[in-house]
Amino acid sequence: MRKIYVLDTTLRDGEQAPGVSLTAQEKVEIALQLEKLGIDRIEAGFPATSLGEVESVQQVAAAIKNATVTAFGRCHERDIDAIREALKSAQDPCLHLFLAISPIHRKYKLHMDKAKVLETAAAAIRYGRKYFDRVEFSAEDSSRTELDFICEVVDMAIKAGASVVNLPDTVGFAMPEQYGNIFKTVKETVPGIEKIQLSTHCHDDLGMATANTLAAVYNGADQIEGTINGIGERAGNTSTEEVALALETRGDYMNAKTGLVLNEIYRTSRMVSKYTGMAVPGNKAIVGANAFVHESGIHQDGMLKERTTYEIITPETIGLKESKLVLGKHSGRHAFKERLIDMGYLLSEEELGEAFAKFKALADKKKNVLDEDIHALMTNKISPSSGIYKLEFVRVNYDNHSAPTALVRMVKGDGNVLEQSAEGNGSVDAIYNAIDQATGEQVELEDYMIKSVTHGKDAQGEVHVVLKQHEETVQGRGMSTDILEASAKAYVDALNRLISQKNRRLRGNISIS
Ligand SMILES: CC(=O)SCCNC(=O)CCNC(=O)[C@H](O)C(C)(C)COP(=O)(O)OP(=O)(O)OC[C@H]1O[C@@H](n2cnc3c(N)ncnc32)[C@H](O)[C@@H]1OP(=O)(O)O
Ligand SMILES: CC(C)C(=O)C(=O)O
Ligand SMILES: [Mg+2]
Repeated sequence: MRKIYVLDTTLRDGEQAPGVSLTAQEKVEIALQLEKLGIDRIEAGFPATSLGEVESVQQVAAAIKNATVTAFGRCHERDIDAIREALKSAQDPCLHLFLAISPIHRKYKLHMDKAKVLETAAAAIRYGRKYFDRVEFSAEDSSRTELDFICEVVDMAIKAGASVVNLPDTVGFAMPEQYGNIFKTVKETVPGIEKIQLSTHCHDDLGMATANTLAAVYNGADQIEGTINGIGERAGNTSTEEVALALETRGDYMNAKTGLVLNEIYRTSRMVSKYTGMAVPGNKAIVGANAFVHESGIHQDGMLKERTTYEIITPETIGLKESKLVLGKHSGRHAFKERLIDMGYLLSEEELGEAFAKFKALADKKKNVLDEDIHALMTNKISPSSGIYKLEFVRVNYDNHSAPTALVRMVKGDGNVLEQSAEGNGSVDAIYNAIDQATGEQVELEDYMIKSVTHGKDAQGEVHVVLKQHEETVQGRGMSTDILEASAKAYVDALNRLISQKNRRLRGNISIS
């Protein structure tokens, strides 16, 4: 497998997204998270922008120990000097310079002919090499440039001392086949190409940033450039996470992979969204809120039978806990039945048919059908047993000379009645021992809290417990005017949640809500 290097430019091109401006502290926190994610090269900013930007890049450079830190600038000595200042404490610095090379940019923006472009870039790379071992040169707007001139530019950059040459699709204009062909041609024709790494940097103006990036990788690019959540100038950049997951999922096809720590992706995405103020669209690939949520009956049925029917990536891969099946208008009988079991309703086929018809009628009127709606639906007609166990009664024998004993009676979702008595070190302990013996569950009581939620002699007490079983931790709550009853209710509530979670795990981390 070919290793593909990742330069993440969330802190530079990502920050160019309209309305985004990161403080130095925010840049440092994001950079540290990018380092955890295994990014090879973190682009920290464009120091010539302002003194504040120099300061931010300096702080990122000082904080990062396990990645290269790059900073970006024009082919001007003053931009390079600002970058020198900004990267002076970086452990592994890289200078990143750019100059546009396309006919449009040459004529209208730079007022330079081809010779002047080559000369300006070469002089800047040489100047940069006096201070940096590694220089990346980006030939801005490559995808709208004559192919033979791209090759001349790459040749110039190699001779001037660049170690990475980037051929950006600056305005998201390229078609995958055309963009791939640029890399293929450069690889095949430029002498000394093996001395440098070729890089790809795409924008999403036509929604093809990831496709174009992959086309470049397929045709020999060694490095991809992207941003988290795909943020950036105009329609944004290639999403770093999309490329990493595409290569991971279709490694068979591409024979190339990044070294990213994939289960840090979700955390990184949410941190970037929080600090930039840019919400992640629900349908965004990989990190959108709906990326692992299944709504329609046929899909939910497939998921319950075998999740690979409708999931090509598991949520765990990117650091999420579980897939979700949401109940709504498009849900089918299988998912509805599973949710009922989770909630403790065991119905006959006839009852299920009746409940399902009501559920569909409700879903026609309501976007999402919540647990409360299902409870309400069930309590109307079919006698429910809320939760998996329902506490019927608790009796405690207590005197200050002998160990207290408790008798509990519970009804299971399937209607079975369980009755058990046990001793304990105190009244609550006796109740919990009786419940453990009745259910056969082996749990540890991690925490127990009691508080009064109303005033007076008949105050309502609320008990909060935390139970642990193996690596699973659950919380439960119970309220009553009697603290022993509240304690028993909280314990049963926590047990029901634990059993629900176990059921869910048995189905392969798919939760239905
Ligand atoms: C594709 C990209 O993402 S490019 C990066 C975009 N990022 C930024 O622009 C960072 C923020 N920018 C800024 O703060 C400012 O634009 C600065 C400080 C960089 C420059 O500001 P100013 O000196 O006022 O120039 P201004 O931005 O108005 O114009 C850009 C100038 O740089 C020139 N220029 C553009 N690219 C390059 C380059 N790669 N190398 C040399 N000169 C360049 C332009 O032709 C123009 O020159 P002119 O004044 O001779 O016409
Ligand atoms: C890498 C630089 C030049 C860039 O951001 C672009 O071309 O989009
Ligand atoms: Mg860009």
